[in-house]
Amino acid sequence: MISIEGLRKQFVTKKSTIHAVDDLSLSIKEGEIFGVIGYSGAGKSTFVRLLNRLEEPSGGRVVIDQQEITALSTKKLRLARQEIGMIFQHFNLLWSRTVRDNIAFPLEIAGVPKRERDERVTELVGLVGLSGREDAYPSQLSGGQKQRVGIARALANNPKVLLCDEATSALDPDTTNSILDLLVDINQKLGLTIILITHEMHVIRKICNQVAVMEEGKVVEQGDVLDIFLRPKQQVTKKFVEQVMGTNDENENVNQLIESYDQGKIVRLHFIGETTNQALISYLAKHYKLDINILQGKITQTQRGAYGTLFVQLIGEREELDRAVHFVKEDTSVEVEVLRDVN
Ligand SMILES: Nc1ncnc2c1ncn2[C@@H]1O[C@H](COP(=O)(O)OP(=O)(O)OP(=O)(O)O)[C@@H](O)[C@H]1O
Repeated sequence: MISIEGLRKQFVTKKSTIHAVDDLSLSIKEGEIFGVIGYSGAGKSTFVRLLNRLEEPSGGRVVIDQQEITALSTKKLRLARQEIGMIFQHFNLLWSRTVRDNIAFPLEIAGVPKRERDERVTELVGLVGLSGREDAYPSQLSGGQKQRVGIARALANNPKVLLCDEATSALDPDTTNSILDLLVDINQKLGLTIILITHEMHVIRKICNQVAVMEEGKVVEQGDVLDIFLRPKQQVTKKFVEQVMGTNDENENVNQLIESYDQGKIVRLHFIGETTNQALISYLAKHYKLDINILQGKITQTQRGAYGTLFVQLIGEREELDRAVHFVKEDTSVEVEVLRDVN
C-alpha cells in the first residue's frame, strides 16, 4: 500500500545541516496499523509530514496506493491528499467552528454538495461517538472529544490512509486508551491503513501490528510487534520494551526465588502470543496431580495475544511434574525453562 524509498529531509540552518530523515526505506501493507517509535528529535514528525508532503522531501520516493506522491504537481497533490487523512497531537481544530462545521470543512473544500455533506457529517459523528455534541465548539470539549473531531474530520473524504502524529500524547491514560480503541475500530470497520507516530511503547503494544524504531533520522529496527518485544536487538529498542515490561533484573531475582522456595520444580514460562495459552495454569492444575504456586511475573497483551514471563513453582511427584513440563514443551507455544529441578 505504501512504499518509501531512500526518503531524506535536511534542514539547513546557519550553523549546521540537520539530517532529520536520512535515507529511510519502508513498506507498509494495506490494512496494517504501522507504528513508528522514537525519542524526541529522532525525526518521526518530519517523516510522517513527508508522506503527504506537508514537508517537502530533499530526496527519495513515496508511493501511496500506486500514486507517486513525491512526483505530483501541487494541483494533483491537493487531490491526492484527500486520500490521506491526518490527525495531530494538538488536534488543529478550527476554534470558531462547531463540531459539525469542523468535520464538514474538508468536504466543503472537496466541493461536496450541502445535503451530502450533512449526511456524511452525521455518519462520521456517530462513527467517532460524538452524537449529541454536533453544535458544541472545540473549547467546550474534552481533549478526547477534540481528538474524536480530529479523527472524524480526517475520515471525511474516505481516505485510504490515516497518519497519526502523536495523536494521544496530549491525553490522559484512560482517554488515550479510548482513542486507541477507536483507531482499531476504524481500522477494522473501514480497512484503513494507519501509520502512527509515538514515543510511547504501550501505544505500539496496544494497537500496532508492525513497528519501526527510529533514531537519528533512520529506521534502526523493524518488525512484527510481538517479535520486537521478544527479541529487541538495538539498545534503543530494548529501552522502549522496558517502558512496558520493566527492567530486566530477573537474574538476581531468580536466585532469590530458588533459595526461598525449596520444594518441587521452579520453572519460567515464556508466553509468546497465543491467546489460547492463557488458561495454561488452570489446565495444568486440572489435568496433572500437582500444585502450582505463581511466584512472579509480568504478562502484557499485544494485538497477537499475550506476551511475558511467569515464574511458577510446581509441587508434586517427580514423574507427574515431568509429564506436565513435557506437555507444555510439546503441545503449547509457551516456552518453558526449568530453573531448578526437584531436589
Ligand atoms: N523546520 C525545521 N527547521 C530546522 N530543523 C528542524 C525543523 N523541523 C525539525 N527539525 C529538526 O529535525 C530533527 C527531527 O525533528 P522531528 O520533530 O521530526 O523529531 P521527532 O522525532 O518528531 O521529535 P518530537 O517528538 O520532539 O517532535 C530535530 O533535530 C529537529 O530539531
